[in-house]
Amino acid sequence: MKKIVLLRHGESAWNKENRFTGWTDVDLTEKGIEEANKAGVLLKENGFEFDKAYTSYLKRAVKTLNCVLDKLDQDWIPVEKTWRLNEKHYGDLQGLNKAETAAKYGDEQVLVWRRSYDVAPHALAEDDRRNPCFDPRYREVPNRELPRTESLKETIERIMPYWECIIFPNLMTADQLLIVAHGNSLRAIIKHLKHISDEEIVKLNLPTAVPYVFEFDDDLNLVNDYLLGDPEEIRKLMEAVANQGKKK
Ligand SMILES: O=C(O)[C@H](O)COP(=O)(O)O
Repeated sequence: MKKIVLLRHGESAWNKENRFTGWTDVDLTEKGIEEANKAGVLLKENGFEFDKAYTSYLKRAVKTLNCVLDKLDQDWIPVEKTWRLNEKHYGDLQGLNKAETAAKYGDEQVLVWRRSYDVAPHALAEDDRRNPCFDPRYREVPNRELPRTESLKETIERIMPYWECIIFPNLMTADQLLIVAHGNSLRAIIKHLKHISDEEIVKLNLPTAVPYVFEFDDDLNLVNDYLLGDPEEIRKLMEAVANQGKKK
């Protein structure tokens, strides 16, 4: 059975402070490092051996991947980083506290910004210093492709060329691939893999550092998928992520 494991990074400083993060490059907290190490141990205990790994240009994902590979004693495997696996760009919400934003605009509006398929938050102004076009790490990306905000739909559109041309074809020769990315960039991939409808995808909340395993037959048809860990604990973690966007 061929496998792709999707892993959201461990807790970041802005997860802890409950702030919209998007393309802001914040670090892992101590707890986030622990979560990442725990995910690595869990993958090892379950016998995973990856052929290759993919991650974003954001340090919370890169550092999570490094912790996982360390625990697997697989630091040596090829790793490819791409801006296309970055988090959904959260536009001018970036930096704002999610519960305070819900208190100001209402839980419903925040749910639309966080989880809807095709509604994006307001864009950053073009001259905002946080516009990715000012960040040297994106200099190889044509300006017209760099977002100043994104809906999930737009996130899917920028991930899919990389998924279709690079990651998925690799599964023809590789047996196990690991992708360490972000809550919404992974929701984009999961929506595609499981053909989740635009309405249903609103309900999917990914907890930090819980491995999500996708199994494929030799013809690369998806045959099974499951989260690794205690189902009740995972259910509570998912619920807590959903509640981050509600007023206190
Ligand atoms: O960018 C963020 O704020 C997080 O990575 C995901 O946040 P969300 O769960 O509010 O979409």
